[in-house]
Amino acid sequence: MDDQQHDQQTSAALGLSDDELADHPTVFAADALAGQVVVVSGGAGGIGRAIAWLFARLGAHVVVVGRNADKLDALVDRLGHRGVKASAHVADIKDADAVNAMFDALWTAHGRVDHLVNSAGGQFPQAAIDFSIKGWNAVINTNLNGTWYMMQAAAQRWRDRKHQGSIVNVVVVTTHGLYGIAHTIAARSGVIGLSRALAVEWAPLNIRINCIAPGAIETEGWNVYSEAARAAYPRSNPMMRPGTPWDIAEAAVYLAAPSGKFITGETLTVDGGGQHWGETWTTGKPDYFKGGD
Ligand SMILES: CCC/C=C/C(=O)SCCNC(=O)CCNC(=O)[C@H](O)C(C)(C)COP(=O)([O-])OP(=O)([O-])OC[C@H]1O[C@@H](n2cnc3c(N)ncnc32)[C@H](O)[C@@H]1OP(=O)([O-])[O-]
Ligand SMILES: NC(=O)C1=CN([C@@H]2O[C@H](COP(=O)(O)OP(=O)(O)OC[C@H]3O[C@@H](n4cnc5c(N)ncnc54)[C@H](OP(=O)(O)O)[C@@H]3O)[C@@H](O)[C@H]2O)C=CC1
Repeated sequence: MDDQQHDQQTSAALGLSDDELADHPTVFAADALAGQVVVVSGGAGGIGRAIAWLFARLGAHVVVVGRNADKLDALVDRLGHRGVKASAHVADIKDADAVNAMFDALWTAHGRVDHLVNSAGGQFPQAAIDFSIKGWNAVINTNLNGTWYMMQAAAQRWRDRKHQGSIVNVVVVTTHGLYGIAHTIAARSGVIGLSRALAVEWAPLNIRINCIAPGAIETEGWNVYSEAARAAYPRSNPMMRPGTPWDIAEAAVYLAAPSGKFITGETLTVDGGGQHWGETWTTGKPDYFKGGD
């Protein structure tokens, strides 16, 4: 099934299945990442799962990270059945001690870590004026603090071992066009700014840091939004369709692999042109903005 057909498919399941990810065509060479180790947080989520499949299919050992052992184990099982290398590690990225213990365990098990992809994240749609302190903190702790703990833990071990590394952070489009999730715009703007600063500070350590800002990418993560809000997402860009997790996976490999060796501190927007035209209201569009719609 090609992406166009997939976009037209009406199915209760959102995004790409493991069977589809196992066989999806890719532009990258089969052994492009042979012998490397990649850590993918949110690796059992919609986008993280596509990233895990692609890195593993290119020869890397993929460590998928999340809070739900069953989801991670099921994915590792499916990857293993296709003959690619993967393992699971349960950790909450908000817990800095757990994150540090995980990186120590991974270096002991594999003797190397080459790439970190931070795809763990999320938010809930709500008018900002009604955010509770707990809700605000949950989104900032997950997306900004959690991502930072992962980045720092990876980088300290690369520094100590004089090992090069690359980090790809999956964020959201923060410039304009995405409304009803101001807490995540704040957190992800922090990650983008942090990545620019670290690109300079960590260049002497041979560590590159880049971000990917996806537009509307159909995944199970969309279930947190109302059916009415979701129905509008395909019309949030001039291509008038959602992207697929594979679009993000190929962008992640492009930035992490040697194809990205002269790119650091950059944010690659993969949104079908949505940042130039279009808007996404995760809470539904208020009447005030409807004008002549
Ligand atoms: C195209 C469109 C763009 C799409 C972009 C995407 O990213 S796609 C998808 C990407 N994927 C996702 O977005 C994944 C889904 N998202 C999530 O899992 C959460 O949004 C999370 C990231 C905050 C979870 O962090 P966590 O596990 O640390 O937190 P927790 O669950 O324990 O909640 C803590 C507190 O937050 C508050 N609060 C939470 N929900 C709501 C709500 N609906 N309403 C109001 N408030 C809410 C509440 O105060 C709650 O405490 P309480 O009152 O329960 O004691
Ligand atoms: N899909 C889209 O349209 C867009 C997505 N994004 C961003 O891309 C990233 C991936 O999104 P997507 O795959 O669609 O969403 P999913 O909800 O499918 O995946 C998110 C994953 O993050 C994991 N996760 C969440 N919190 C934590 C935590 N504290 N510690 C460890 N793991 C955690 C979840 O696993 P578990 O709950 O088991 O721990 C889940 O597998 C997110 O940051 C999202 O906000 C950005 C723009 C658009």
